[in-house]
Amino acid sequence: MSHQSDQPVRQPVREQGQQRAGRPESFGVRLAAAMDAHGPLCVGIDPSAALLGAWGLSDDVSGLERFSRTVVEAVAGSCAAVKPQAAFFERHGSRGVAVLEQVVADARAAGVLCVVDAKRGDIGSTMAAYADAFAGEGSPLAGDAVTASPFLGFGSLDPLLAVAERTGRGVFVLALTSNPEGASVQHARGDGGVAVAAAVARAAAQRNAAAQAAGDPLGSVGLVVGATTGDAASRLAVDLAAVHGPLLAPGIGAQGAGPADLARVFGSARRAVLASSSREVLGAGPSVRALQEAAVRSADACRAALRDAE
Ligand SMILES: O=C(O)c1cc(=O)[nH]c(=O)n1[C@@H]1O[C@H](COP(=O)(O)O)[C@@H](O)[C@H]1O
Repeated sequence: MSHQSDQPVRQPVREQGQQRAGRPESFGVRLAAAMDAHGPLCVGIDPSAALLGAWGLSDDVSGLERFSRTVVEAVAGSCAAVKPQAAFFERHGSRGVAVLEQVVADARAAGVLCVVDAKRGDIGSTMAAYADAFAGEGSPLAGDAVTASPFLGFGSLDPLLAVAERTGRGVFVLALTSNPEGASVQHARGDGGVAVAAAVARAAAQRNAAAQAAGDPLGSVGLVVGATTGDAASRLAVDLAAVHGPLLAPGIGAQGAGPADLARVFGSARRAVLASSSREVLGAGPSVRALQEAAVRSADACRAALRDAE
């Protein structure tokens, strides 16, 4: 594999960022290192009924477990992160959630970062409970990062952001989602004509200011910006480069976007992009080898598209 030689040059992580006293190494610092080592790809773990069937597995907890553990085994070492989508585990009830916990543990053991795609968002006191579940130290559902929805107000996420900072975890906040329906909310303009997505980006940038001042390569408060969103960020003045956090870009493959779209969507912020693909990579299974090759192909293509644009 030719990952390292093609990477944009970054300074070694230790020279860039200083670990804050008494704090674990931050998610942003760990993700930057993982992307340097393996390229900018996150493989989604979306064990839908359709994919379980395509792999010849039953649509039950044993099929779910076989599927998920196979993906982690196949792609750890070939991509920067995995992203289990909680809904596909929750649809199997408490035993499905136990499989999600196992995926989090497997990813940790395999040394691949795990973004739990839970998209939680609620009033502050309830958010504190979500924070315990998805970012609390020792919680079995806490991976390295979690996705969250800011549409109850960005400030409603504060309990989650506080716990995540304390435990060295990351939070990816929805900003410009990959689905066409998202525009009706995210493109709307509020006070002073500022688009909702632009306000979300500003709030994330504020939360990353200390990490930026400390010289960290990335802060730990990221955004979700779909690879399908075309020129929306520039049209809406969503300042992605100012966020100084990782930019999770779903929509590669099954939703119609390709690596070539990344440079157009992200412009000068492209070095912060963590491209995400689920069905396109997972469709290569159940062969471990074919899955690994698909992940490497996708990581190489995303890296080349982001690098060639520089
Ligand atoms: O947060 C996400 O990951 C996410 C945000 C978004 O805007 N769009 C989006 O598709 N996703 C998730 O990314 C995955 C996309 O799957 P594929 O279309 O199969 O690659 C699904 O798990 C979605 O829930």
